[in-house]
Amino acid sequence: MCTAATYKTKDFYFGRTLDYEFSYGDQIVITPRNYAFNFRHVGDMKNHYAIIGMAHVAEDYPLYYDAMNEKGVAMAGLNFVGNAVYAAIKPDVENIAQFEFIPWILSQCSSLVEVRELLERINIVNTPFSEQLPLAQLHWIISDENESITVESMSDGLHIYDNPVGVLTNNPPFPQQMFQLNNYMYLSPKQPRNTFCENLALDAYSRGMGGLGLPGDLSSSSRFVRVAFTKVNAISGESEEESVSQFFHILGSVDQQRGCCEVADGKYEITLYTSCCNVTKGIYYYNTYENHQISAVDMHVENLDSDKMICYPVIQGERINYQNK
Ligand SMILES: C[C@H](CCC(=O)NCCS(=O)(=O)O)[C@H]1CC[C@H]2[C@@H]3[C@H](O)C[C@@H]4C[C@H](O)CC[C@]4(C)[C@H]3C[C@H](O)[C@]12C
Repeated sequence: MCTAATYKTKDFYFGRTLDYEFSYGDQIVITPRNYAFNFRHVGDMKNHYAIIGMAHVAEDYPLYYDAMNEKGVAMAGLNFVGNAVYAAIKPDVENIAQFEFIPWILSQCSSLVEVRELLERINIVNTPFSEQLPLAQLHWIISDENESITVESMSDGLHIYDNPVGVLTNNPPFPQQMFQLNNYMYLSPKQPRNTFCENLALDAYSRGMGGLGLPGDLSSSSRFVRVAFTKVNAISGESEEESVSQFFHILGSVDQQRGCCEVADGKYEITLYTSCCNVTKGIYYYNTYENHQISAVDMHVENLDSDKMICYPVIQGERINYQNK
């Protein structure tokens, strides 16, 4: 399972948890402006906006899971197993392989307005990256500081939904996820009043009772409601430290601990990493299951006019700050 969310203070933040039972081998990857993308069906793109995100690198190609560009657009792919269906190649449209979708959008769009224009001509096709790395069944959240959308390629075509809550998890399809929020509209961060029966002396005997009923399990639909409730009510200061810290707390509401979600005999899904992009400033923050310290890579420190990918390893291993030795 995975969860993505957006958050706005002075700057705009976007990130995700990546939950799985194993890692494909990830790195923080910067694709500078002059790295040539060779799109399988639409040809070469020799220069483009610079991109930074988490990716698996294969054959000198950045297979991004989540990323942002230097213009303030960010996107993430999340599992959509059993529902994602990619199309066959068609004439007169832009045929983009599923694994090319993040580079295709982030290399040329500086806003969601431009993303929507590009999506009018796109056909997301079922060309796998390689035999070893077959198609991933995903759906996507794409955001800038003004709005978010969800993109789902299904058997009945490509769906583009406004995403007014700015969160995404996995199944079921997005309209059903949004609809179920109706069931929780009574939830509140405030203490509840007794509307049950005025003749009964009911008591708000504990803090937090306004959120009673918020689902606590790890299913995708429960995580959707929980992260939406947390995100829309989250309050923080505007500084970078306060905003980043708060962002990790928002996604912390759907963190997966080893042992609680068994996916096969003795195999457990865990939150492998959590990312937080400062989309305004081009800084990619992350922490991992094994390393709670927040690490960061700032794209603007690099030579963004280069033609070679720049990769940073994911830092693992807890770093405990002893105070007395
Ligand atoms: C497994 C990841 C999604 C995690 C997730 O959503 N888990 C939920 C589990 S469940 O549904 O709720 O059961 C996805 C997100 C991005 C994916 C990767 C990216 O799409 C990039 C390439 C794409 C290639 O086609 C396959 C390898 C791959 C390197 C993908 C491997 C894997 O499918 C990733 C890492």
